[in-house]
Amino acid sequence: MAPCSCSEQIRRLSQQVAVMRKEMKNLRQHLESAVRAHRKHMASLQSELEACRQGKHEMKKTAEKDPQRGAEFSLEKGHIQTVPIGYISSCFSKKNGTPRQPAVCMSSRAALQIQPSVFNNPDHALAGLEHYSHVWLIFLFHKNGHMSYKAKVKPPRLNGQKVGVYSTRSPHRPNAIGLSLAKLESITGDTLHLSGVDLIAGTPVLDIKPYIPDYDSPSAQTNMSVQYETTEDAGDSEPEGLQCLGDSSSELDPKMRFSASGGLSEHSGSVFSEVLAEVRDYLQQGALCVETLADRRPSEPEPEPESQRASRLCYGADSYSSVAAWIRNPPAAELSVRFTPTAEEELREFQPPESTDAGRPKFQFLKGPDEAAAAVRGILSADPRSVYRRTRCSDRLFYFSLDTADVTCWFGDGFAEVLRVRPVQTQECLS
Ligand SMILES: C[S@@+](CC[C@H](N)C(=O)[O-])C[C@H]1O[C@@H](n2cnc3c(N)ncnc32)[C@H](O)[C@@H]1O
Repeated sequence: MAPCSCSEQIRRLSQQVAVMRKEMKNLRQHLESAVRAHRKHMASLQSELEACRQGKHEMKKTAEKDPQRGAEFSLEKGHIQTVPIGYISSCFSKKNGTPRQPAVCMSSRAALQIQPSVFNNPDHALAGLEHYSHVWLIFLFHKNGHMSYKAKVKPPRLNGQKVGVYSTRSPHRPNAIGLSLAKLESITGDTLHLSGVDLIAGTPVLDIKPYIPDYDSPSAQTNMSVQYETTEDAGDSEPEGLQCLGDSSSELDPKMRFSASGGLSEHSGSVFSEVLAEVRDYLQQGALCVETLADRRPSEPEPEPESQRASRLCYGADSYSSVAAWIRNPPAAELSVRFTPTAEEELREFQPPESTDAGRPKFQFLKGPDEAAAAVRGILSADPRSVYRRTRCSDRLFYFSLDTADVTCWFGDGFAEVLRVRPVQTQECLS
């Protein structure tokens, strides 16, 4: 019996050894492939690092040799170093109570002085701007408090509903850049005097551009593109100032050219008059089909469901652009605004900036109590409270500062009432 059990044991052991060998082989293969993958990964990291070093070195070398080219290199990579061209001085010292858009409060005022560190002669940079009535201001939301942002936001006018950040003018966005259209009241030397602003004092401005309705308004763009002229010998080259409307224009007639400046030329053939008439008819029909606000309001008995309201497009005064319906018909209602007799008296005490009456409070920007009253009405009628404050807070008092006045008010159903208008305690915020 004993020899038999011994050979059995040997057989079992050799079986186990075979299994272990197989496992070892698998393990080795596995390890080898892991090492290969790891090496490959290391090699790609190495080359990335090398490329990075090379790029940086290249950038440094280029920047040292040619600062202009160095800057270009950065621009191409999407890195720009922004330098504020100036800082806003404004009648709003805090975010609270600052209009949500310039149109909310046309009487708000501000000034912008161009930094002497940007231009040796800052006033030279403004030459010619006096011919424009409005300017675009591109600025940083420097008082956002935190740099976080979300893909969906709740604009106050939408009463808690969410929309994509890029369909709003929310300050909380990647690259906290704002854009406001302001009225250019005047320019004195290196300083722009503005009205209709929604910016707080100290806002860093990155750029100014003139507002040019011919470029910035879609209705003008459409008008420009339907004006065309014909030339007998237009040739291949595009005459200066003429623009083609993309590929579709070539389908009509090679001699037909769309003009940015002129109407129909003397040489227009009847075929072009017909086309023009057709285009006009088409546009007119479009304009008639499009529902304007004026058309819609009286015949709209029922408020629309929220879901439809948010998605339906709404056309305004011009029929060439469209905006989300909530912009013009927000679910958050406009409020009526009133002053208590005391608040009205207190406001009347304020003097215009040029006043020499030392015994009474004086505005720094606003032209007087009437302009201030108009600003307060604009700000409050748009309900400046956050949705949280509006819906969750039992405290109905609201404070904000406007120029050199501290304003206290309270909100009731459908109205805001101004209770107090006192001179601000500190002036340091209004820089
Ligand atoms: C809704 S944003 C619109 C700004 C601009 N018109 C735009 O469309 O980009 C306006 C609000 O931004 C806030 N605000 C103004 N200046 C700011 C600044 N420098 N930093 C952070 N928030 C600011 C104010 O509370 C104001 O009501």
